[in-house]
Amino acid sequence: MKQLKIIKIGGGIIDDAVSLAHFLQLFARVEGPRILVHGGGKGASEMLRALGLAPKLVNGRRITDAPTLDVVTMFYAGKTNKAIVAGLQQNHVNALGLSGADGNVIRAVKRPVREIDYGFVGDVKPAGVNAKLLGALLELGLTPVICAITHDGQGQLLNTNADTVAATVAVAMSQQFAVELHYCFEKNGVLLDVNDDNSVIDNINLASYAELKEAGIIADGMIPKLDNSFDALGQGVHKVIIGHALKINDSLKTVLCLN
Ligand SMILES: Nc1ncnc2c1ncn2[C@@H]1O[C@H](COP(=O)(O)OP(=O)(O)O)[C@@H](O)[C@H]1O
Ligand SMILES: CC(=O)N[C@@H](CCC(=O)OP(=O)(O)O)C(=O)O
Repeated sequence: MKQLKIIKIGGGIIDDAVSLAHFLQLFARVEGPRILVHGGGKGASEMLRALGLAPKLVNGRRITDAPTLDVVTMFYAGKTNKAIVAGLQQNHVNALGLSGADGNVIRAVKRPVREIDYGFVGDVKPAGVNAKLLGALLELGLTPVICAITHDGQGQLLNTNADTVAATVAVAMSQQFAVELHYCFEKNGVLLDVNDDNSVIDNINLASYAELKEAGIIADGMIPKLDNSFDALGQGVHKVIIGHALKINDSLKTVLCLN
């Protein structure tokens, strides 16, 4: 089976122009077919504040009312996605920027209202990913660059967590490829001490994840990231790696496995 790398970068790297430029240079050197998925949550919150809209996040998910959806669509699918595509073109990567609506790449379902009304937030499943189109684009030598905006097929755009987009695309592509999913951020990996970048945990399995979470060593945004990762491994993704965006070719990183 052919290899495919799905690499996700978050807001911490995207918002820093120097870091982003460096990351894109490194990404351009990654061999073989690859897909880039990006977030940008930090910058979106700044833009919302600048426009007089208060950002609201619950359990790491943004409450997305209609004005917020307009801003995040402009920010993720517009400014951020196009800046990344232009940066990759500069590095001789023929990148193609996509929201979930483009080519029906990711169809989502608006999150049902339970205790919390998340507004225009989309939940995604592997069956909603147009894996055939992504495979065909890779075959053409293009590098898809996917943002966190999805659609419901009824004309409604939706906002979806970028880690979840990456994991769902990874699972969907596992039918065609041996997929490695890389979560890249601004730390060296999952750390024993979140303030010590030298404390990388080399390997985490489901049992040690439960213990690390219980001990409070893994917290905040790392919990949904690891939940997404273990879900992806359980659904056919070969390998999940968590590491520093500016060290994607180094050995310093956390490798996740089920057992
Ligand atoms: N054990 C841990 N190791 C590394 N980061 C951790 C850990 N526990 C919590 N975190 C936090 O998780 C954050 C990463 O999640 P998140 O902010 O959602 O990243 P991104 O926006 O890149 O997707 C880190 O910046 C860190 O503050
Ligand atoms: C529904 C939801 O929470 N969407 C996210 C999408 C962006 C994202 O996930 O960005 P990072 O990867 O940089 O955190 C948000 O608007 O913050």
